Amino acid sequence: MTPDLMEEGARRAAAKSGAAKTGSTESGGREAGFSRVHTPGEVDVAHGRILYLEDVHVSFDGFKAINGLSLDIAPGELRCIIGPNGAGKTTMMDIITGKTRPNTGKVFFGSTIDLLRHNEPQIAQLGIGRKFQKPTVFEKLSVFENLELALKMDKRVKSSMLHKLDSAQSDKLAEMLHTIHLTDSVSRMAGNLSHGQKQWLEIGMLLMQDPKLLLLDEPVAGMTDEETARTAELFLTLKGKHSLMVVEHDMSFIETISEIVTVLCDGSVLAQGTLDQVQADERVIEVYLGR
Ligand SMILES: Nc1ncnc2c1ncn2[C@@H]1O[C@H](COP(=O)(O)OP(=O)(O)OP(=O)(O)O)[C@@H](O)[C@H]1O
Repeated sequence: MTPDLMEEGARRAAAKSGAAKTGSTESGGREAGFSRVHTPGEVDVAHGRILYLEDVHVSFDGFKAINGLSLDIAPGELRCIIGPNGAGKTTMMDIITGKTRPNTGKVFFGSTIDLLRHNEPQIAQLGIGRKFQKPTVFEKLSVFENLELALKMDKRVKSSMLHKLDSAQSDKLAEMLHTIHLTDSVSRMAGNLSHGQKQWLEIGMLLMQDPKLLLLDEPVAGMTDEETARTAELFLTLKGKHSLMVVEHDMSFIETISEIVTVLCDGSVLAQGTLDQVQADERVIEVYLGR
């Protein structure tokens, strides 16, 4: 199929699906990223969603940690997730990445990949990356070696650990160093980086594997104000190229990066909208923001 035909097909699908979805989804019928064209071998996002959760339930010994959770994310979207401690944010990420299996519900990557049929390594391979709160880099290796290793660990890239990077890979690595503000630290041992730099390095390592969806758990916790501001810049440059789900408690950071904010509470979506909208929501003020 030619690119023209594919584009035409995507436009038709957009028109058809756009008519059907009149704000009935959790995302309020957003069209963000909808014009992106689906190409063979890619996650099918023709319906405007890269991630789709419907009525998901998880109980731990009878305690309902996730309780009827439904939400969807558009391709290229940067979604912020906030909510009080114990709201189910980590458990939601565990479900998406295959670490925790829900009791019931649907979890789809694009419109065709049922994530509940895949295990953790397969889900990573499909293009869902996850960044835990604590940075995990190879402390005794240099910044360059960490990124190089991440590239070589990408099973989609045909290269062995001993293989030298080709020019495209070298360019990619140089570009990544620039993106994560570590060009000047390329030879430094990762263990000697600041906390914020370690976080950027780990994000860079994930990005080397071209994730389609990146889940980030409290990425700016423990960062200085300057590092937080740089991280916000970084995320804004990633938006559009990747889909991002960011769990954070730092409201000024959320304010800088957010488009749509989802508030989780007691295992389901309490509110969703712009930061202004959710901040004005009485229920959100009650359970999370305080009076
Ligand atoms: N493996 C488990 N066994 C029992 N209970 C669990 C388990 N994992 C999570 N929970 C409980 O489920 C609820 C949701 O936890 P979760 O860690 O997902 O919340 P959270 O929103 O990420 O909180 P925080 O902001 O504190 O990280 C909590 O009450 C937690 O104690």
